[in-house]
Amino acid sequence: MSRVVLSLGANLGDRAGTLRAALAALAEDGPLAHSGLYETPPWGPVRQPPYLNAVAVLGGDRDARAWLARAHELEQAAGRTREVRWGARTLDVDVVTVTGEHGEPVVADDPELTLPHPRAHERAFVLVPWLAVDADAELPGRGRVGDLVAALDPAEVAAVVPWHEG
Ligand SMILES: Nc1ncnc2c1ncn2[C@@H]1O[C@H](COP(=O)(O)OP(=O)(O)OP(=O)(O)O)[C@@H](O)[C@H]1O
Ligand SMILES: Nc1nc2c(c(=O)[nH]1)N=C(CO)CN2
Repeated sequence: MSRVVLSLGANLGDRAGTLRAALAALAEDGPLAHSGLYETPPWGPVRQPPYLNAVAVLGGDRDARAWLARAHELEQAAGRTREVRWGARTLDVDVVTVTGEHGEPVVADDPELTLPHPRAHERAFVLVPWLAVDADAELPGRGRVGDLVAALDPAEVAAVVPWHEG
């Protein structure tokens, strides 16, 4: 049994519908806790529309590679094709961190799967929803998620806004 933290983002098409469908599919894999949806300004160098983001925490029998494969499966189900790095997409699912049976973090330095995710600690769109799901969350090697959020630019944190339909 492993535990995985996934970051989900969408900024093309029916963003909320896409995220809800992905979360519903993940709920079929095993026990799931997830954040609400947050609207977030695009991170990175590419000009693009705002994202909806969410974080899911779930358990299951998969190892880290199998969680990455599951993430890619969900992206493909949402009609995602590979595009420019950090560019717009119907669905992006990143593996933030995986912990093993005894709570030990999986650490990997492979470009195909780097764990914990090398940019998660600086992304308000990951940390704020994650903290909402798990107030005691810890990002291995980086510290408590609450402390990481406190260390971000307050304007970036404030820009991660709970999203409501309508
Ligand atoms: N922890 C990880 N989670 C997801 N993908 C990863 C991870 N580590 C490495 N990768 C690799 O990164 C590749 C590119 O992924 P993707 O296109 O989603 O990147 P991105 O979302 O644009 O950038 P970022 O990783 O900064 O969010 C994937 O094919 C995958 O093999
Ligand atoms: N706010 C936000 N910005 C992003 C996101 C994302 O999920 N949310 N994903 C990206 C893909 O690399 C690039 N930029």
